[in-house]
Amino acid sequence: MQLKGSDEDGFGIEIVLQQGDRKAPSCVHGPTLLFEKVCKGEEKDRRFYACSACRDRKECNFFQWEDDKVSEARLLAREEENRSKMPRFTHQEYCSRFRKFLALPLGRRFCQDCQLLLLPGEWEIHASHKMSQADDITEARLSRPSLMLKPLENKKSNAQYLFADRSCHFLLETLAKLGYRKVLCVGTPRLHELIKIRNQEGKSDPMKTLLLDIDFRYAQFYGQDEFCHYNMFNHHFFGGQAASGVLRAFLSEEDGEKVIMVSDPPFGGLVKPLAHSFSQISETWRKLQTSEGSVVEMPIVWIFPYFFEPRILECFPSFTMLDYQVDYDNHPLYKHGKTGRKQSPVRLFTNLTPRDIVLPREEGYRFCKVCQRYVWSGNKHCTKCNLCPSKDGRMWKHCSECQKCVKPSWRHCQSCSRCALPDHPCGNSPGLEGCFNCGSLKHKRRACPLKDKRRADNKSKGGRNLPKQPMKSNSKRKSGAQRRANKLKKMTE
Ligand SMILES: C[S@@+](CC[C@H](N)C(=O)[O-])C[C@H]1O[C@@H](n2cnc3c(N)ncnc32)[C@H](O)[C@@H]1O
Ligand SMILES: [Zn+2]
Ligand SMILES: [Zn+2]
Ligand SMILES: [Zn+2]
Ligand SMILES: [Zn+2]
Ligand SMILES: [Zn+2]
Ligand SMILES: [Zn+2]
Repeated sequence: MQLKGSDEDGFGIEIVLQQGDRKAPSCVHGPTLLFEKVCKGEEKDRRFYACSACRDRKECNFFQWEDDKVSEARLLAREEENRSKMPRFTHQEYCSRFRKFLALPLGRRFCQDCQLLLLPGEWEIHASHKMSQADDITEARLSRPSLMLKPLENKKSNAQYLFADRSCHFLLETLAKLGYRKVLCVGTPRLHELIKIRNQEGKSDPMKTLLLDIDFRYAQFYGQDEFCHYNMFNHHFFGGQAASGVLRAFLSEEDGEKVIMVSDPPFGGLVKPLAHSFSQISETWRKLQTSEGSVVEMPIVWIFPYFFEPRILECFPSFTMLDYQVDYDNHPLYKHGKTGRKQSPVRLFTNLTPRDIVLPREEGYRFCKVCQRYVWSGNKHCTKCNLCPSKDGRMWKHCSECQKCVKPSWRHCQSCSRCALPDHPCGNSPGLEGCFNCGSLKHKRRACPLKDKRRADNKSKGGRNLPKQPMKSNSKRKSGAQRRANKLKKMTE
């Protein structure tokens, strides 16, 4: 059976989630994903495999048409290439290096260029590199790798935006108050690190934490039961079954300790594959449940920008988006600047009961009795819509013609019969960019009456008219990521 995603980025690339039988080829980031290229008005509807983790082909250029026959020689070459790109040490090796590192009597060095804790025998080869010196590398420093490692923020796919202290503390305290004693940190290294520090302080009940992240630099600091090298877009454990076993052991609640997952994926990421991976984690958790409890879903907090709400809810209908604005230290658009608080577009999506998550009054949140959840103070309850409507943190206003609340900057346009920005391209009906299949402006591709015919035609032609490499699709994939980035910029429109 195939689960088919809707237009993931609206730019003519659809993602096809595969289940079961067919095995996708692998790049260095594990099994690739199957995409479908759809060009406006053209007869191209051919599927291809591309990297699950990297949205930029400069970072991973894996490409293969679904119907390509790949020779044995090419498969071997690919395997060899994947092997050659693996990290220089195994996790086990990193662990034994770390023990040696901690025992060094004098002179601890961290190579900033190679992002590596060095053992004395290696100092010479790194002599010309930029180095942190002994005094800097205290135990306290080593317990905060997220401060030591350079955030991978230039890379679109990694986009390592780290929680500001107050958001990280808020998350941790909220989970602790709700009684969670195990936190599965998926792409949240700073939360993982804060939990460990809190445990060391010994002031409160200890919490267990397991970090799953694609950034293998963290393997230098954490044991094999604390960190797994993991790709959240294809649920791939680089450490194989031993590593997925670590997750299983963590998820079992035999000891009565409640587990919750918190994930903060890169914002350029595709929702469908993420949801698919999170469902697999949740399913693993469910199977490990011993008591026939009433809770059927694993508790999850998914941190993502507010404008992904429809897509996330499409995948997880039981989720609610909370008003809490997540702050980052190194986000290009959101920092605590000198000019005061800018609003962050990033929110919590969760299947926890919204009223249980108490948002801090001192940061400007209040409780709405009607909605039974904490909301941003500027989010005024609308009696006509019967909800607190604001998504972006501004005060929305009710439009009686549209019969719903809209952004404050929007005006009702008579010719479009809807609210829009005052300088909108007037006359275009909402959402009708047209059909990628036949070019008609009357419907979307999904509803195209010619869709199946085109595909059948394509197959019978054996795809002869297709380009060797999806040049357009590549630029479109880029523009998809670009568009998501632009959305972040546009949040104050
Ligand atoms: C937006 S940052 C979130 C960091 C979080 N705010 C924190 O402070 O702990 C995204 C995180 O996901 C990780 N990441 C990026 N791509 C990933 C992938 N394909 N699989 C797993 N982790 C990934 C990054 O290394 C990074 O730690
Ligand atoms: Zn890849
Ligand atoms: Zn170096
Ligand atoms: Zn309300
Ligand atoms: Zn309203
Ligand atoms: Zn209106
Ligand atoms: Zn108009």
